[in-house]
Amino acid sequence: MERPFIFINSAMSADGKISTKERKQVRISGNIDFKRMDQLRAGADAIMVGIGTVMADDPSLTVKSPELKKQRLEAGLDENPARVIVDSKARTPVDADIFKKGEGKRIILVSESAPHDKVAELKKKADVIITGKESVDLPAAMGQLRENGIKRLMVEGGATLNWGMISNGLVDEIYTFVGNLIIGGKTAPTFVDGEGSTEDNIIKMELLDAEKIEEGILLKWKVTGK
Ligand SMILES: NC(=O)C1=CN([C@@H]2O[C@H](COP(=O)(O)OP(=O)(O)OC[C@H]3O[C@@H](n4cnc5c(N)ncnc54)[C@H](O)[C@@H]3O)[C@@H](O)[C@H]2O)C=CC1
Ligand SMILES: Nc1nc(O)c(N)c(N[C@@H]2O[C@H](COP(=O)(O)O)[C@@H](O)[C@H]2O)n1
Repeated sequence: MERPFIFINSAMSADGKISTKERKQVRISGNIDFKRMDQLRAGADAIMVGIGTVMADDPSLTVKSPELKKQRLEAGLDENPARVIVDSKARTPVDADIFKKGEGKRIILVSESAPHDKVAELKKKADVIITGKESVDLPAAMGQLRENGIKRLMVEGGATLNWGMISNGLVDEIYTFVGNLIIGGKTAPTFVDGEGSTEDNIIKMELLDAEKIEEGILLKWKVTGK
């Protein structure tokens, strides 16, 4: 099944953490990197996060720059790309910022095990795509997003979804901004958590670019496979 071009953009500390052990969002990127992230958002057809990120950060995932929003409107697009949540059990709060802020489509990916009454509530606010029995079948869901016209998908984490996407061979490129912070803590989320690889199953990448930005470094990777 055809799928979108998929890339992950993430900001991590020098020790690979993407938030604190309390799962509190940390400002890792500086202003220049946030602008770069905004440009990536504006150039995508959809932005996707896991339910863990929605519960922890309550992000809006909107395009912030008025100029970029104007350019999207002039191109005949919605002001914001579609916002997608991977949410097997339909736990997305109906008052999440993703619903309250900005124009544009919302898509919730749920599994067959999601409670029917909550799915019905979410359907009033978003398109709901059902795949997988207990948890979302990510390859099938990516195929359905492509069928819904999404050709370029930006994934913004978190750690568990990043593993799900990468381990299923669903990620083409990865952009990681490594900031000048050490967060520490063995339970603090890292860029990729989940089950992890075994020695013969490690995921390989090719370095496309490395650029110093303010006090950090932006690394661009192409995922080449196992
Ligand atoms: N610094 C950064 O760039 C970012 C940091 N974060 C941080 O990441 C943390 C959240 O990460 P996590 O707790 O790992 O949550 P997550 O955002 O990765 O969501 C994980 C959830 O996605 C759902 N899911 C459904 N089907 C799945 C599948 N097939 N594979 C994988 N996941 C599936 C599961 O319910 C799972 O618990 C927060 O602390 C947040 O602040 C999040 C995004 C960006
Ligand atoms: N690129 C980047 N740098 C950081 O330092 C960050 N903390 C994040 N966090 C991501 O941005 C989301 C919030 O987006 P809104 O401002 O609500 O639109 C947050 O959930 C993380 O995905 N990213």
